[in-house]
Amino acid sequence: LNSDKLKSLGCMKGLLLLCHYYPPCPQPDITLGTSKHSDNTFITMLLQDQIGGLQVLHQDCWVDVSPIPGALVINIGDFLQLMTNDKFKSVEHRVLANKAGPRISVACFFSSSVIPNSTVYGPIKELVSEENPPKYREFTVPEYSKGYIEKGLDGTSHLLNYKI
Ligand SMILES: O=C(O)CCC(=O)C(=O)O
Ligand SMILES: [Fe+2]
Repeated sequence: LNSDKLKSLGCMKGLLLLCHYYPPCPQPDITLGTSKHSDNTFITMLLQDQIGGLQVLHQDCWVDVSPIPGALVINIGDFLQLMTNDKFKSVEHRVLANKAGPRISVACFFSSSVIPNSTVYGPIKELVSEENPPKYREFTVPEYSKGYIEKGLDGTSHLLNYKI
């Protein structure tokens, strides 16, 4: 692929910034800060404070993403998984609740869903072939965003709606 391919497809156009405040939780053993999901973005950049609680699902096990001062967490989102025809995989993650104190995180979502347009997206043509046929159907951003919002964070993957 040309190095500007994803940019030329408009993947970097929309940027949504979400600040999360998780209050201290009296019963963290029966509570979650954020339930299991993968982001519907292209890429997510996340800054978390020192409290911890972010976990990623790796080989069916939850693994702590321990805070490192000054470090950003970069997550691949569903949109990039779909466009790369599963070459890059989005990561399922969640945030545990904690008693220790409030937790703050800032997520930057690169997502064209914030700039609705009529462009048709799907697996990038150069990445599919007869041996590696498209695994996903084409879609428009408004359709994709609407489906994600309607589904909610129910623990299932939004990508299933686009599987061929
Ligand atoms: O608070 C965090 O560390 C993660 C938040 C998150 O997963 C999200 O906003 O999609
Ligand atoms: Fe997330």
